[in-house]
Amino acid sequence: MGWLSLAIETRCDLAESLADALMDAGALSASIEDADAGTGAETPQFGEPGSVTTPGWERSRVIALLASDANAAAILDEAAAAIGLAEIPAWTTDLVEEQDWVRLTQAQFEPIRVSERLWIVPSWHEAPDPEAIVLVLDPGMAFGTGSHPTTRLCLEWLEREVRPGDSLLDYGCGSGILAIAAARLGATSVSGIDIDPQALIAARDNAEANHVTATFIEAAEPLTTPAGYDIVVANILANPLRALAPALVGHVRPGGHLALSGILSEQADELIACYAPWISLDVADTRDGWVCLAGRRAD
Ligand SMILES: C[S@@+](CC[C@H](N)C(=O)[O-])C[C@H]1O[C@@H](n2cnc3c(N)ncnc32)[C@H](O)[C@@H]1O
Repeated sequence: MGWLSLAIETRCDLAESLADALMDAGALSASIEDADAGTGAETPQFGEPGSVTTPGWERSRVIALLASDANAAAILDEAAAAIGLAEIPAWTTDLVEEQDWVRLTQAQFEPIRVSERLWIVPSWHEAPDPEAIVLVLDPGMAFGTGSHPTTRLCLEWLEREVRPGDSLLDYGCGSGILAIAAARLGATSVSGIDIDPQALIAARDNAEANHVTATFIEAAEPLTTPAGYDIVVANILANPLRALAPALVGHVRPGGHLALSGILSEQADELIACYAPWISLDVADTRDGWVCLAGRRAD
């Protein structure tokens, strides 16, 4: 007995609502992946600045798992109507053997070694090294499973900079990966902020799965740390980082550190200039055309 796998290519900003609508229409599960994965056409890009969901690719593929005797066309019709799609997007189906499906899905997500000590490990994998600091994170809907270069840049920076007892704010927390990593690296007071309620749910779940105490709140809610944080890290995009500059700097305590990611190399100088009235930022590291900027606020 197997399943039917229904694959639909769609715009990134529609993928999440289509996945939800497919579940409502009877799919057993729905996941989102890079539509260009494996074609050699992957580009390390986010969605449009300001978009609520910002996966690290240009077009998404929604994969829904259906009962083997399900009517895929009817389920897709119902889902498309529910989210107001004028046209049914192109779709394909495949019969999937029960055991193969599980193995194939899980095999796509191997543990990622971020640095000497830090690993990101899906929950179905063994910890690769007993000495490692393991972040247990499953691929899900919220951005931040560690495979994107901007996340990696932040994780590497955190591993160098977090000191035991630090307080940290992860602005644009997505899955909460940076906040959780900071806590595992010794930070004791850890908060995350996001505009996406789904990200906050994922972040709270991930913190629990990693036995980490962290507070995740919506961007509109007030923070209760008037003295500022030892570290503020924000992996968003150049445009929001520009708009958020005074707020982000305001959350760093005097003498504390700020790290920004989600910035293309050619945007670095402009961002450095934008933050210059408050804090002197430098390029801390680069990866695949992305930079991490970091600096210390004056005492
Ligand atoms: C690129 S993801 C980063 C996720 C995670 N911190 C990481 O490093 O992998 C950016 C996150 O910022 C959030 N975001 C975008 N604009 C924001 C804003 N103005 N305030 C708070 N969060 C924002 C998005 O919802 C998204 O979850």
